[in-house]
Amino acid sequence: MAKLFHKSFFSMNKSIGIDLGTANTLAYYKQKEKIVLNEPSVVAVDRVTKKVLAAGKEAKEMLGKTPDNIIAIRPLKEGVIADYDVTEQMLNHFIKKVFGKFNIFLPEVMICVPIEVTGVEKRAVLEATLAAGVKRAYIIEEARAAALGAGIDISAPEGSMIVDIGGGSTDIAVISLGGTVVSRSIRTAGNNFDEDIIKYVKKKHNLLIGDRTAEQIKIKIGAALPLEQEEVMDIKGRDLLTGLPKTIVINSNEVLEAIEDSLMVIVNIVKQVLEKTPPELAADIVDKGIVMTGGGSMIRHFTKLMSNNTQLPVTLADNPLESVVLGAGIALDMADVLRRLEKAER
Ligand SMILES: Nc1ncnc2c1ncn2[C@@H]1O[C@H](COP(=O)(O)OP(=O)(O)OP(=O)(O)O)[C@@H](O)[C@H]1O
Repeated sequence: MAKLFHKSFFSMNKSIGIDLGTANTLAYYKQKEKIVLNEPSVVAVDRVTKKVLAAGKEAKEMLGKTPDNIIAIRPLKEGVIADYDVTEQMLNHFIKKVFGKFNIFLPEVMICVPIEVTGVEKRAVLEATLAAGVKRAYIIEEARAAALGAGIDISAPEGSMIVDIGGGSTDIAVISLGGTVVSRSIRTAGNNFDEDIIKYVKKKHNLLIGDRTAEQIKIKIGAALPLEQEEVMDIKGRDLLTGLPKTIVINSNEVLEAIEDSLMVIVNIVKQVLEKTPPELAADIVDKGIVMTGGGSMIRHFTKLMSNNTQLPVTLADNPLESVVLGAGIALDMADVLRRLEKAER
């Protein structure tokens, strides 16, 4: 009996790490030791009643295809909350999905934000999380979470550099002894490559394509350096001259030409962070190299482009799309040791 009580008592403890991303929201359930949610950060809302009709995958399917009375919204832009109410409802929907609708024991949550968000933006994330039905919420910067999730010992007395390229923001940090020593966050990341492709195809081929097509092009034939063997892809869109649907062929060199400037914006910011890094820590980075993570870093040969431009070894984390959420999960156990964690509770 005592044993039973013991077990059920501890099963009351529920804690999750959440990567509330511009593109995707992931949740890691600490007690189950696994990622239990991985859904696009999209919500479908009834235009009249403002009721949330669907969130995640189901809502993403509706993007660009909804009838007039339904709008599909991405409530985060460039890594921060753009629509507070919808973000809260989306989090509420996801938290219910993880814990069930009748959840008496409210969970504890570690949630991530980009490095340079303002105090107001951080507060908005904390409040939206609490309002979504949690007992206590902590905030950790994405870069520190990404480093933890990529297996870096961030409490070590040595410098590590992490470059986390998400959908809406890129966070670059040099971390030592658990704290961030030098950092930058910019709002150029994976989704900018999609926008670049849309603009390029419009200008060069007079073809209007949607966000999803642009993302598919980037993932399928995108590369940060010219490919040895050029790749091609058929793409469909609307011809701007005739107004009719049309298919064209695009090649990997054109995609590189389209995204090149945005890739170099990120590379140059990494160089600026390196220039500001104290010499002792810079020496560590020369030995250990830079770790890249986040979906935006998965473009082929991006690590090579970074390495060519910084003259440093650069590696891609094992699970680039999951590092942040895994790190948030690890950070739940380190809430007392990690410096500068903001928290809010009911
Ligand atoms: N195989 C791939 N190749 C290139 N880009 C990819 C690939 N897979 C995903 N992406 C891109 O990665 C981005 C999403 O990455 P991620 O899920 O790490 O970001 P996020 O956490 O949602 O965003 P943020 O951290 O900025 O809020 C999107 O732009 C997506 O198109």
